[in-house]
Amino acid sequence: MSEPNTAQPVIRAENVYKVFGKRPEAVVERMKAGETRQDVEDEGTAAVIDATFNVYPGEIFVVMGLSGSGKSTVIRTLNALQPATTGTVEVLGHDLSTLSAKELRDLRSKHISMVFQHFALFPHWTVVENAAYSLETQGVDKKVRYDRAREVLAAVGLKGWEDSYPSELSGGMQQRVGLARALAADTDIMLMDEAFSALDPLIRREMQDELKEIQDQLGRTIVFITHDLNEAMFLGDRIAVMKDGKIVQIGTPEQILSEPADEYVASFTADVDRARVLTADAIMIGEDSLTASDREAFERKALTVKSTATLQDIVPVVIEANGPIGVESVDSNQRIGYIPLGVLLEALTPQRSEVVPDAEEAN
Ligand SMILES: Nc1ncnc2c1ncn2[C@@H]1O[C@H](COP(=O)(O)OP(=O)(O)OP(=O)(O)O)[C@@H](O)[C@H]1O
Repeated sequence: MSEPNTAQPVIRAENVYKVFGKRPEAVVERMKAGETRQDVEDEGTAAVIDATFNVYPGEIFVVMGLSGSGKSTVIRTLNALQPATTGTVEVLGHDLSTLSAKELRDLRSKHISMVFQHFALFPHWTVVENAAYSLETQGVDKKVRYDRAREVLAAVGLKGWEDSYPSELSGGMQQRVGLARALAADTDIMLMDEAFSALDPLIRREMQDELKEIQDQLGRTIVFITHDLNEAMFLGDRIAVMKDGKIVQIGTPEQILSEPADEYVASFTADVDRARVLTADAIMIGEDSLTASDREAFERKALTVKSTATLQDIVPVVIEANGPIGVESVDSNQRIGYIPLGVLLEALTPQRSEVVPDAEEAN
């Protein structure tokens, strides 16, 4: 999904503020009256300031920002681990502020699972017991939960390790068990807070690939927090960029790359691995603009990629074609555009982004 869709959002956050301190509501009032985060410091820390966003079914919505920008606090308002000071958070149509403690517990256990940076496994339980834990808390029958746990362990690459203990596993493998536990719970929503940040770069990339694959099959709704823009770009259907408690831009990876809302966002994008982010449909030239000689070249070679292929997948095809290649729509073999070599090279080259002066406008 690259554009916000028209389905009912799974999560709806509207004008959410979260303030820590002595007089949180008073702080919100002062900020609404125009005072800044620094002005109100005497009465509290405004961790999240006026956040509004929707998360739609089946999307990976990434919240990205530097340390202290408010990412963890935002995610904790979504399951009311830290309820919003003011504003509305709705999950699956339920306004969290109206739920009783029991209703909130039920909503969490049936519909929301969490994966953290350092996932706490039970050291004296085997891998399969750890992975099945979330189902135990849901009261699922033992055979069913172990079968389910084995299934998800295989999906995260831990087949054969079911009867091992966490201490026998590397850090990356332990994190996979954490992911398996969240997947086994079969909740509609997964909240992932810096879930891969403690992993070595190679393992981290592997986990990102696996999460994408699993997500393609399972279609969960995922809110994923990271301070790493490359990770955000690779995983996110849409990304919310946070700075000092505010969301400064929400957009698809391609929108963030090509139309950064302000200098702050632009400063991140220079280091992005564009080959892993940009896709064929973002760079192709529409079928209508095909020249006669290009058309002839296609008809001879007919090398094509799908519109969702990333630049890193496209490069070898262009090299093999030694000329322009076609782009097909995802669902049919219909050709919708083409990519000449020059266009591909230009897309691979980082450009200094133009700065849009008013960040607030773009939100
Ligand atoms: N329980 C709390 N009490 C007081 N202040 C808090 C609390 N939790 C967070 N804060 C403050 O709120 C702000 C946002 O913190 P938050 O942890 O949400 O940021 P973050 O982007 O997730 O950062 P990190 O990546 O370092 O976790 C920070 O200034 C932080 O010090």
